[in-house]
Amino acid sequence: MGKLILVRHGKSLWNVKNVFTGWTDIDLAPEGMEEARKAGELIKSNLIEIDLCFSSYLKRAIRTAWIILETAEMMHVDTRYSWKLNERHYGDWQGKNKDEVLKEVGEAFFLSVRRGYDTPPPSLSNTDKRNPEFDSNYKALDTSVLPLGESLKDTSKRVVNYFFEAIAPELAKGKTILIAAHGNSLRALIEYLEHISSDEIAKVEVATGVPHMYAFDDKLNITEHYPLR
Ligand SMILES: O=C(O)[C@@H](CO)OP(=O)(O)O
Repeated sequence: MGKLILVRHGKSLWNVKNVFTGWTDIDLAPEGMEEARKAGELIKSNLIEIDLCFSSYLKRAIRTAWIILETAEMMHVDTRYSWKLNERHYGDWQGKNKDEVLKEVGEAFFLSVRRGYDTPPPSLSNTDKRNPEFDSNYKALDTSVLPLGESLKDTSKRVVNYFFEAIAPELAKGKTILIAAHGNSLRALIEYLEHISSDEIAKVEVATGVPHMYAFDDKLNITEHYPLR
């Protein structure tokens, strides 16, 4: 079985401004680019040879993957992109300041959406200009798969589905795989891989720009996992 390296994109311009981002295609902040460079240096100094890379469709994850591969001198590595690795769709909260939303909706609802498992944020209406249907990046997809707001459970379905569809078969070939994705899409994958309960996943936070290595036995049970240093 191969190895998996999970990395959350470096800080984005909206992470810095404390704004809900979700599927909004916001780029890395300068400090996020620096975090990605450091992640690439760690891959290089740990003598890791990446065979295959995956990223979401969002530029903060894509740029993180590119900077890592460039810094690690592995720009030739085949990189595959999927919307199924995108951040959780944050519905009508996208573009809103997190502290202001907290004040508006109260702590209980805020936390049940933000770190709970099956509570979605308020949905976008079909006609909202933030509906991914109006984003040409998703024009090849059937509109019925495009979310207007997701719970972590919804995100988990598409992320785990993609893991088995595209990533696990490559791990089975013994490849070392880098996945550059997002706080919540990675929490969904980590919940599945580490068998974390839907209650416990509320406490899991994924740091920006820290590559986390996973090794497996031949049944895809984790044998070790640790952040690269
Ligand atoms: O805004 C978002 O899309 C996510 C990740 O930055 O936010 P949170 O960590 O609050 O789920």
